[in-house]
Amino acid sequence: MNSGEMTTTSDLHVVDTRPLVSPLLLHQELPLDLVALKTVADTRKRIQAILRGEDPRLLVIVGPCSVHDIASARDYARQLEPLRQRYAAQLEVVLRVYFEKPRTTVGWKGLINDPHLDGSYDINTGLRRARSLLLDLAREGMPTATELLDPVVPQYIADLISWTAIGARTTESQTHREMASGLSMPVGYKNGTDGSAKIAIHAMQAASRPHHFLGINRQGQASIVHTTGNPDGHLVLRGGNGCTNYHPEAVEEVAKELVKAGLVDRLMVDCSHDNSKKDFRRQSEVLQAVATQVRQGSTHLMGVMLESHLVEGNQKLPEDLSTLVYGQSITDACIDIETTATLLEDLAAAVASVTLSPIT
Ligand SMILES: O=C[C@H](O)[C@H](O)COP(=O)(O)O
Ligand SMILES: C=C(OP(=O)(O)O)C(=O)O
Repeated sequence: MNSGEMTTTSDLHVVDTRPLVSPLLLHQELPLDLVALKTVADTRKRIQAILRGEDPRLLVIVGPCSVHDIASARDYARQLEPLRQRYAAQLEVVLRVYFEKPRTTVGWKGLINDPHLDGSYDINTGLRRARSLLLDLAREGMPTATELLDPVVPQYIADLISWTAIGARTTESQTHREMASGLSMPVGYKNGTDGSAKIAIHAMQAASRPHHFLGINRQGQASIVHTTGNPDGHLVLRGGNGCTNYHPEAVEEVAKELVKAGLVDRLMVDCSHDNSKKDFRRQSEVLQAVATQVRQGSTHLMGVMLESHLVEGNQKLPEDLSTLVYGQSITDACIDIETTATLLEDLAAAVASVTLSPIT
């Protein structure tokens, strides 16, 4: 455009804005009750104890790569519940309920962003469905974990979440570190997509401090947010740049870096992503390697992450939604619930072998 020319609408890159439901309204429609509060508060405390080495069990974040239909997420939770109970003496099993997907380039960005899977971006419905599912799960005693991506979203759902991830694509972002500094649950910071643990270490340092930044309040008004800092951060090793970082040498090396940075040298291994070289079947290999380290008495491992759904593999999001395979991921490929049950048994046995807690 030459100077002096008028700006026309075709020069503008925001074409529309629509009203957003306020956090307060959603909280009033779907209030946190005492039963749900107890699920969340107790689980957060147990995870803190695991992180601090006061509880010898392992934290397991397990569930679909993303939730795209509420019915199959509920079904998955129903099938996970008996496993959660069976291994409770060895494992703190928390359901992975991911509503926001960070994309390498473009793609479906999750249930909050596009709940009807059709490009209608009905974000108000997405937020409502997300809160409603989390509330039902918490009422049933099933604790949940998520990745928080859009810094506005915590106001709508964070009170129902027991553990949060900051993803590999956002761990280096100041905005996300500020957001994490105000979260009231333990937070796992993924290493970067290039495999760098440094950025996650920096994130843990930054997010443990107070911050002052722009956000929204419960009424949905633009606000200046002041936070205390979140002391319950830890590293999540997910591999990167085609390389894995779950083997004992990698864990040892990063544990030393954590100590040097004055941080707790306890970390989680994500069995998926680059650690599985993006082959869902390899999650079993990674988990077995973690179990071996546990049996050998490693004190650095505090948890694992598994991408798991009712049906193994994944599917492309089809144009005709009626052809979707029920219970199969539309983002990263997952192991199925049967394989998941076997892996949880193996991991629990490894923990039992060092803690002498029998599996009942
Ligand atoms: O776990 C999810 C994906 O690995 C992440 O969201 C990136 O997905 P994409 O590379 O398919 O965009
Ligand atoms: C996006 C995810 O992981 P990462 O940030 O490690 O790619 C995920 O766990 O869904």
